[in-house]
Amino acid sequence: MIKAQGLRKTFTTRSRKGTQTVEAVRGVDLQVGKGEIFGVLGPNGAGKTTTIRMLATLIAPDAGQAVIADHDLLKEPAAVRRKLGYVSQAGGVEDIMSARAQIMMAARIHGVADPKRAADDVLKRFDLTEMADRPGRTLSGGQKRRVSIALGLVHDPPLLFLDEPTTGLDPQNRANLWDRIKQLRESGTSVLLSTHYLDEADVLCDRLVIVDHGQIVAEGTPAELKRGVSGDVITLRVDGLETAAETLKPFAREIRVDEDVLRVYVDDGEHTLPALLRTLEERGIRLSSIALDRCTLDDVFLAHTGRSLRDTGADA
Ligand SMILES: Nc1ncnc2c1ncn2[C@@H]1O[C@H](COP(=O)(O)OP(=O)(O)OP(=O)(O)O)[C@@H](O)[C@H]1O
Repeated sequence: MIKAQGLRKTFTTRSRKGTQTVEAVRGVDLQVGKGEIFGVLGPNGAGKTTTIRMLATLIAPDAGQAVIADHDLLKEPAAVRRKLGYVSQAGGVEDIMSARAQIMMAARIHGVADPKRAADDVLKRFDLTEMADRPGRTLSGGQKRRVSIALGLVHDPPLLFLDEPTTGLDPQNRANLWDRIKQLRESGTSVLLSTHYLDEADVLCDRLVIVDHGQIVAEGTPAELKRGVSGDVITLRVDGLETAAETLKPFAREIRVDEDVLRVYVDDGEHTLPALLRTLEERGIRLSSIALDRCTLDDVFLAHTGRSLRDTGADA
């Protein structure tokens, strides 16, 4: 559905203080299959929105190329646009018009043959029929987000771009939206979504890329990415982090000192733990807490960037 190579975008802004240049996207390649939920995971400012906006024909790349739904992004932007739905971070739900009127207008703009019927269908699909005739401003955050997705889907595109679809929603509304996004996959729609939520990428995405500073640092299924780092992670708080790290080296594939905790990456946590505890005791290293976890996508991010996505303030 998407095959993109070498996408680049640099923004230059001029102000009284001088010229500022930001390399927002620095050579991104990605491939999204039909009926796949594909994620772009990264911290704030990583270049996720810029990547999506280039693929959605909203801004021109400085370099690179892409074929989307069998059309060339640069040579046939109008044909590409007909094949996609785009839901921005802001959502684009208008305050005064009703949800139904907004969706019917979007259907007309897309040249849908029967706008009323298309709006009714998508309203029903997103459980919005009851509030369809209320002005946009009276809808809750979760309802508004559903309307924004309905706006992107009313012309039944084979590809939907969702830019941070659940940011700002409470856990219940997020879970509800995840279910709806999964249903899109079942109906054959390909979805490319950006997110800074680790759990969202893990639960929802068939495959994903992790981006940082405009570049892809890792790519794969959530399981592949986690396997690539290591099986389990033992997180310890101890007195004397550096000494403990040195002592535990023989047990680990990798050890990281991350602020005030030690992360010990091991193949088999359950069997490593008893021997590791014995060693700490023998060396007189005082332990204040210990936890054994399966690897998360944050460990993957940490392994590739040296920072935790949580520390960037991106993840909730
Ligand atoms: N129109 C623009 N003019 C100047 N700089 C821009 C513009 N759009 C984006 N940038 C800069 O490009 C970088 C990437 O921004 P982008 O919005 O793509 O990141 P993001 O990963 O989507 O972040 P977030 O999660 O905060 O939305 C940032 O440093 C941003 O400030």
